[in-house]
Amino acid sequence: MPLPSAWTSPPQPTDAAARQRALARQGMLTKPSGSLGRLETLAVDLCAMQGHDHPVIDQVAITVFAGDHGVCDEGVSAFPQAVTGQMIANFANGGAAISAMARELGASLEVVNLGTATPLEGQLEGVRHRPIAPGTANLMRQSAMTEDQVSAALQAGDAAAGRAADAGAHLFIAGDMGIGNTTSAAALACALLGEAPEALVGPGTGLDAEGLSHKAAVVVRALQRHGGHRDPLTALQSLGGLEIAAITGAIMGAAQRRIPVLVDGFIVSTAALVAVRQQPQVREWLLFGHRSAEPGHQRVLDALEATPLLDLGMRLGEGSGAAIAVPLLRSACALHNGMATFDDAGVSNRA
Ligand SMILES: O=C(O)c1ccc[n+]([C@@H]2O[C@H](COP(=O)([O-])O)[C@@H](O)[C@H]2O)c1
Ligand SMILES: Cc1cc2nc[nH]c2cc1C
Repeated sequence: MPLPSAWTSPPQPTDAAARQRALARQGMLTKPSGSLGRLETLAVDLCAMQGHDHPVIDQVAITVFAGDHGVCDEGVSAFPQAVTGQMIANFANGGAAISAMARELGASLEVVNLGTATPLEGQLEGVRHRPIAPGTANLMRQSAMTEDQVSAALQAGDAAAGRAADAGAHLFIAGDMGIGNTTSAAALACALLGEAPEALVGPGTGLDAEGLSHKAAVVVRALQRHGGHRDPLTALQSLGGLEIAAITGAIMGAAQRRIPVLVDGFIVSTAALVAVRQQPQVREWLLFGHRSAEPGHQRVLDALEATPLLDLGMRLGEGSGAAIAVPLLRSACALHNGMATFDDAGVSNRA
């Protein structure tokens, strides 16, 4: 299967003229310059990404990508692997955190199932089944994916970005669901950043200290086996996950289609790092929702030169930390579009 075009060619830059107009408008609104803090830069960034003077975040498209991880055989998660499939059913039944947030935001929510270790039962509404494999291979012992599997996962993500574009989405959020995926994300980030596993491995769903040191040892062995692959595609194939690769494809596909992306926690940020390492211009299309409590997230954010909007101690995944930040983006738009200028309001601007 070929790689998506967004993998091989860069996205367009954001609109520099719209950015300049937005900056000028921010300087004319009835407030001391800079007094709305990061809401000002958010509005300016959205104008540049959306290429016009009135940014909007009405239509939000959320896709949760799910897949299982062979490295669970090494006992790296506090939860059993069956939870991945069970949570897919919970998304379909509207009971997950991201389900509640999608309703709250009036956002669309779809789930892409890239392959679970346990068979799924029954009709699951809103779930697109694109099984590539019943989970990845155990990355501590072999390559997590074949070349064909990683391409197929990137394509599945790109297709989700295509659906978001067709639906007229103003913003794209990718979420992840995959027991064991903090091990995969940590190994992948270590390979790309040249960091030691102790710096990036964390408790995930809730490992204790003993579990944490075992998980770090698993990542050490995985990196010994696969080497410090700095090449994004090789690193993704050997250490990533089906859902992580799909998220990378979705982020790159959204940027290629000029849709702003609001990045979630540790796993989605690691997928974004792969995307930016492959096509650095993707970075211009990314906003960051929250800082995850998973300790490795900060290293990944540093590498992406990103300061997330929120820090609420969340570590759920599913896109939940991005969804929670959407009201801030909407506030930034309302202020930018709705405030009067000094001239309009007859308010004096400076002494
Ligand atoms: O997004 C995060 O920052 C995050 C941090 C810790 C855990 N998670 C979620 O928890 C699952 C992975 O945790 P684990 O311990 O099984 O590797 C997976 O479904 C993720 O969505 C997510
Ligand atoms: C219950 C549960 C829900 C999740 N959502 C994302 N990752 C998750 C992991 C677990 C264990």
